[in-house]
Amino acid sequence: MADEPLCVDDFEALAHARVRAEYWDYIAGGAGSERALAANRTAFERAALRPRILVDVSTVSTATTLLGRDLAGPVAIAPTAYHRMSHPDGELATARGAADAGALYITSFFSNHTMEDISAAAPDAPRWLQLYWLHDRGLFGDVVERAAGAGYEALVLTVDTPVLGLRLRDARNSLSLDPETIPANLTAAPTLLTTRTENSSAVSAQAVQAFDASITWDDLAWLRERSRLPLILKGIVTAEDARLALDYGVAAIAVSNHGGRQLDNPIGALDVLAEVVAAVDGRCPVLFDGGVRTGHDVAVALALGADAVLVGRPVLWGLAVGGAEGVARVLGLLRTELERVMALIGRPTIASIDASAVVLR
Ligand SMILES: Cc1cc2nc3c(=O)[nH]c(=O)nc-3n(C[C@H](O)[C@H](O)[C@H](O)COP(=O)(O)O)c2cc1C
Ligand SMILES: CCCCCCC(=O)C(=O)O
Repeated sequence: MADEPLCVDDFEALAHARVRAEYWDYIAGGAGSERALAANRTAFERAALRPRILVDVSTVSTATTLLGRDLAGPVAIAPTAYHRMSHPDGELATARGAADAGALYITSFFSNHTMEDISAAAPDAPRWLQLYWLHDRGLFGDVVERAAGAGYEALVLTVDTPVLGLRLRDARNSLSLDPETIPANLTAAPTLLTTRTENSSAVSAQAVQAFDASITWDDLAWLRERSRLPLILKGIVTAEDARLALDYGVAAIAVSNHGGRQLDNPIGALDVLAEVVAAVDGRCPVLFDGGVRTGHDVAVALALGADAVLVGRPVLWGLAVGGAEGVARVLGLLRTELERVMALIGRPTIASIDASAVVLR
């Protein structure tokens, strides 16, 4: 078939043709002049893998473990909101695709299906729940308390979004949300569910209504009182904050600039990975996201010290192109590409992809 996708970028072109233009801009876009979005990709251009030869790579294994959970590979699904923008089956399809691929799925708080329904779509699969801290503590606490019972194995608090980044594409489009894209976990608070605004983005309006920008490190205790699930902080990009996170007892750290959607910075997420890894010094797992599009990129991030990587937009491309099957195919492509790269660099296990496997130019 002429348009059979052979790599993740092939999925992008196919998905673009299927997703409504305003929704596509929301998914594809970054903050401001989109420098961080571009930098996330160009950072990978400066990283080269260093192949070792005459190593037995007749068997290559991508298997790994994260917070005690065995996973088929080190590629997990980053939390992304509103999956029904990409496919009518939304997060239910994503959950099934992730389960088929044996991948961890970090479900966004702003999902179009409830966290319980998403769990029920693939009950035994590994799943974490991402959180945004809401003004409405009652509603927020309720979601947090429901997570363990609904089968989520960890909580991922996103800490780079006290306010939403300036998304110019969405503002120019006056992005509005169809009723099927309302955040299903928040239906108890209809005032948070703006779907249309004049000359601005409805997503931005929802964020203004929903997010509590006053929270600080000490508020983490409140979260811990409501759930015993391990806590991961997503959106750490400095050594200082990595050390503080360890002081506050986090189970893992996710290095991320939110796919270039928050601060309009000219530095890529990969450029700060080594700084955070050095500060963490093996005391907790470090996850990484931002611009990962190939098995080569995965290997680079692992060599720079990440324990696993997350992919955001590529999963939405797979979802748009083929629902659950598309999600599984994107994840499967990344895994088989990684296997090939591991053979080519003479590192047959995830643990063997160490700092000697990469050089930054
Ligand atoms: C459409 C979209 C929605 C997102 N929604 C969320 C979200 O709800 N929560 C969150 O923590 N991060 C969210 N993110 C950021 C991703 O979790 C992740 O950090 C980013 O997409 C990684 O970059 P990549 O898309 O280049 O892989 C979103 C990203 C995109 C593209
Ligand atoms: C109040 C709705 C906000 C959803 C934000 C989703 C997100 O993180 C993004 O980058 O977009």
